[in-house]
Amino acid sequence: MLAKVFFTKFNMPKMSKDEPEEISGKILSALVKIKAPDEVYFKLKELCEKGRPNSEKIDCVYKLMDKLGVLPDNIRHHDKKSDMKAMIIRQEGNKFFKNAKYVEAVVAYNRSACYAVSNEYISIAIGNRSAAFFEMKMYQECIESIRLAREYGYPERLKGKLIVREASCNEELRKRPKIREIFVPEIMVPVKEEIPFVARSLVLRENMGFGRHVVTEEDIPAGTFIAIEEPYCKTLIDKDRYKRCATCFELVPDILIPCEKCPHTMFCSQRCKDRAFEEFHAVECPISGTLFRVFTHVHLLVFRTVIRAFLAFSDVDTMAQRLVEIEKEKKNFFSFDWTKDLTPEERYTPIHNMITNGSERADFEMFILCFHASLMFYLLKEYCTVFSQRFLTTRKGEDLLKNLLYHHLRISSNAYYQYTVENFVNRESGSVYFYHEYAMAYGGFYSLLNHSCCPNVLRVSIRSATGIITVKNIKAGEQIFTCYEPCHHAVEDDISARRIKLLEKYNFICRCPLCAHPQNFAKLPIGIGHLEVPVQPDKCTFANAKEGFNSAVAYLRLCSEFFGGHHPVCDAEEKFRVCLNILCQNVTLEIQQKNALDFF
Ligand SMILES: C[S@@+](CC[C@H](N)C(=O)[O-])C[C@H]1O[C@@H](n2cnc3c(N)ncnc32)[C@H](O)[C@@H]1O
Repeated sequence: MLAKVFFTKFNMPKMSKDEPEEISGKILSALVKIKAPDEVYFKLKELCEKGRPNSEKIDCVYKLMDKLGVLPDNIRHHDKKSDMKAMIIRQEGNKFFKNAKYVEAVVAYNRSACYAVSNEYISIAIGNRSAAFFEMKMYQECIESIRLAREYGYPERLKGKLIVREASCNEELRKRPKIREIFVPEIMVPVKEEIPFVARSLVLRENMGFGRHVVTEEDIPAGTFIAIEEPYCKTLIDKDRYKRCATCFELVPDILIPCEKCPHTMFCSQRCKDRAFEEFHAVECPISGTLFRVFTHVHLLVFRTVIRAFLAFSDVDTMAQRLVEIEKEKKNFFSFDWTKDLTPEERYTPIHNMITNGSERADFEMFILCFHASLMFYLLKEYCTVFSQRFLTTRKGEDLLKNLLYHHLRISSNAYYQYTVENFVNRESGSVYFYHEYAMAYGGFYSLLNHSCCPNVLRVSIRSATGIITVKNIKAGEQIFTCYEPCHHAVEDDISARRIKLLEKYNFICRCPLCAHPQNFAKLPIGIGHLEVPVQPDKCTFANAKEGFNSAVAYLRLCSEFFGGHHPVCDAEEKFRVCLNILCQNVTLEIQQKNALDFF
């Protein structure tokens, strides 16, 4: 009976509409179906009451899964490169090409290059990629692909095609009227001496109600970048892995080169490839495809963060000792001088000390944590020899890994998405924007910002970095608030729905103006959202990016003054965010293609 209650609570929230169908969900369903025994529940409860380490709880859950034989075979199966598979995928690409689905064709050709074993097959896939770019009128990208195809030894018998295509590209490029301007965000107020990527006026405070939080000591007007942070750890999302570099996340499908070992990872340069192998890929490479299949986006980030944590210390003993000290010292992002060459351990410290949500309970939530931790442990132990031979040769190393996986799973709600503008539709009552998520990240600074349903800053993704820009005029002494949920949640969810979500996911009760006084917001003037902005998402014009930005900001400040600075994200702010993304050219390949087509 207990087990039934225990397992029927299973209702894993999906982080995103595009979350891969994860195997762990299926394993859990299998456990529910066979009515997994009460003994795990009681065992976990007992371990909790005795204050036993999390590694023991993880062992307990793992033993159960092993005993019940619920681990699916495909967790043990890891994709390999094969010219045959590369050819089949290339043919899929050709079909897309014939049907004028060029973005899909580019992705398929990149996948084909990734699966290929021989240089000839890689070069043919990349040569085909150049044809897709040509049709997309992305001539520079076409030329880059032609260059790479040649580098991989494009077959002599086909070379004529490339020569003709390249000449046509050069011809078309000569006709181009002007180079497009891209807006480069920068912090427009004085910055901190020791943290040159954060505004000087921002300070860290701590109290009972808010925990740690960030306050400004000076007025900041709407439309000001107050921080541009490079995340500590980030992972690319499955659907973008054949479009973006796995290290820097640049959307450069025209210059991507495959990892020599696995068929799932691409890089924009040798430098990014070397960095990836140094920071995470040497460990992940043997199971990269499995990781995408088994885990959610957040879990992928947890997995990589733990790998990076281990690589930050010289050995298991030092690490175990330092982690205890790090937890005691409670250093955070503001404790460090970021102009110095910080050690990997120092860079990791603010991430390790991110807030933990929820309390220690022997309930379903804990079972889920143990379950994911044990899957991660199993993969690292069984298949990642680079990792296991260095760190998992003793019981101490294994337990440290289990405990750290558990710790990071518990703090994983600090993760956030990097996104790009995908599309927008005009509705009579306003515009609806769609964002395309391409990565998950942790940032030491961003993880100190609290939530409000009436946020005064928005997060903007700038390739691999995260920009934080004010969208309201903020007065000295006020706290900086971001919105953890999609910004329209204030409109779509009523107060009780918001309260449940925030409580379940982040363990706090929101007391922002909208939650505290919802009646004050019953009559938001609708028209304010429809002021015209100088940059329209559908046109994607950015002839003068700086000017575009300035007019968008002027418009935003008008809104902020009109509302008085404490209102939910309105359409105007959302439009501003879209403008900003377009000005920074943070748009999908589909929009870039459209833009290239509109160019003439
Ligand atoms: C990303 S962290 C923010 C920094 C956090 N306050 C700290 O001390 O590290 C998220 C956590 O902060 C707390 N929090 C966020 N917004 C809050 C709010 N408006 N009121 C109270 N607590 C909040 C919750 O515990 C939440 O899980």
